[in-house]
Amino acid sequence: MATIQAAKRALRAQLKQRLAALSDLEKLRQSQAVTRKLLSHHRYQSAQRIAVFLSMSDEVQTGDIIRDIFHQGKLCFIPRYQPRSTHMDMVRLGSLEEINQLPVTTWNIRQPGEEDCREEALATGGLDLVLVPGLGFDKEGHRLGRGKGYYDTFLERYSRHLSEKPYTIALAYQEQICDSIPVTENDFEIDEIICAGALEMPEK
Ligand SMILES: Nc1nc2c(c(=O)[nH]1)N(C=O)[C@@H](CNc1ccc(C(=O)N[C@@H](CCC(=O)O)C(=O)O)cc1)CN2
Ligand SMILES: Nc1ncnc2c1ncn2[C@@H]1O[C@H](COP(=O)(O)OP(=O)(O)OP(=O)(O)O)[C@@H](O)[C@H]1O
Ligand SMILES: [Mg+2]
Repeated sequence: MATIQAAKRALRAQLKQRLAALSDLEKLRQSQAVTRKLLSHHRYQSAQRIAVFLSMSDEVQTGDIIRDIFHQGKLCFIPRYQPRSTHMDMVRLGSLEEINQLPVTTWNIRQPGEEDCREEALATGGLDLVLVPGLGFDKEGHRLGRGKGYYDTFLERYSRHLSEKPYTIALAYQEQICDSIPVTENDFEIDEIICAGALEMPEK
């Protein structure tokens, strides 16, 4: 167990370095390719309730995806995590314009404040699709996040409450695809990865 945590830590550091070396232009190019693939995906097209993250500078940029969600009249949910815990909710984002009004957390992520009363996806019918961030992914669907367990805990709670799992798609730069990711039994498996380049994932 301790060795898995150490291996995760080492891989996180390596992936952060690799991502820091990507130019803005390259990130834009890959983000556009990922967005295009996602928007033509049948899981996306049929989803009404979608959770998406507001991207940080080293993640696939989600702005155009969020714009499309509103254009298509789908419902948009975004993470609201509690610092110093593993708790995260997916709360309703009402419009594209709202994003710029959201406060920024100490980790420089926009999210509604604690006192801001919002519809929670888990309480109002769950999610058809969860778009998942992360630092690294492998072709088995294993994921390395930023090390706080927010998505693992959220998806675990989701299955406990709604007795099913939402479909999960990770959005990745090619540089985030690894040969293998060390995981524990707490780490959920992603159903699919969308990345700019070619990627073969075994059928689930
Ligand atoms: N865009 C986005 N939003 C998200 C996530 C994410 O991965 N991406 N999350 C997915 O979980 C949650 C936030 N989780 C996070 C966990 C760690 C760090 C982070 O920057 N950690 C510092 C180290 C901080 C420390 O150790 O105290 C770092 O990585 O340098 C950021 C977000 C919810 N919202
Ligand atoms: N299902 C769970 N229930 C409770 N705690 C969990 C669960 N999953 C993970 N954790 C806690 O979160 C910690 C960090 O987990 P892990 O290293 O897998 O983070 P991560 O998946 O990379 O992060 P994130 O999902 O926030 O991006 C674990 O050491 C564990 O304490
Ligand atoms: Mg994990």
